[in-house]
Amino acid sequence: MILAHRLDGAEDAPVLVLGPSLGTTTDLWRHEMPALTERWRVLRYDLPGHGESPAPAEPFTIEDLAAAIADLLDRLGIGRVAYAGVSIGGAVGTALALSEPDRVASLILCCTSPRFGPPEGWHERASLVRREGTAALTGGAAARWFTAGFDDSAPYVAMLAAADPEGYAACCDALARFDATGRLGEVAAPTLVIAGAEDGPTPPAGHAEVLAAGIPGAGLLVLERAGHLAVAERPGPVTAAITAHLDRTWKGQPG
Ligand SMILES: O=C(O)CC1=CCC(=O)O1
Repeated sequence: MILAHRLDGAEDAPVLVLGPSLGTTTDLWRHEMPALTERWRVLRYDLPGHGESPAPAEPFTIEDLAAAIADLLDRLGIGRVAYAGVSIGGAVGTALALSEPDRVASLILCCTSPRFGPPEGWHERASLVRREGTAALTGGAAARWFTAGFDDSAPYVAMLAAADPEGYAACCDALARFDATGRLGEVAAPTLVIAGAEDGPTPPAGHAEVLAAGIPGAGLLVLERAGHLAVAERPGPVTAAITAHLDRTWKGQPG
């Protein structure tokens, strides 16, 4: 599977991979980029059928997405990385940390989960989008992703509107199958879990709290006045938390 990617920052800087959420693109991280690229070579990727990535030719799992990231890193000649991901992008980070423990030196899981609720709901959403396109979801997206007062939802909803229906639906099917709950104790990377206190799709209780309790030594930061896309809604505190975690946990250059 080929995933489109963008690389920004100094070529000799250590690499930080940023993963997007369902329905969004590399641009989800735009507010964090100026600060993160000061010290990091930032690799952002698009999910299948999102942004610049081609629509998928066949079904895939979250573990397949993690393998695609590992292949991409191999092709680019990149060894150790830090990884931060939102929602499905966080699940990919968890899967990558499990499959490539020597590669993922530091992990940040934003508004994500080891299991995204009952599979039926995801399969129903996949069917809806295959039938009606992502237009069936755009009307409710701002309320699902942000707190009530947030007034800059339009660029993020536009990303969802532009997503390929099959790509979006295949990601839903992958989310339905994902369950890392029983393997959290195997995550070796030093991990920070960031949550939005008002996250509807993945409320801290039952999602971020499970991650933080299950991953050895993980820290948990719950941001007030933040919904599911806290990276868009509260970029200042998110950037500060990511930077502090990387400063604490990154040891040396990529190897
Ligand atoms: O759009 C949503 O429903 C929230 C979400 C769940 C997984 C993901 O990546 O986004």
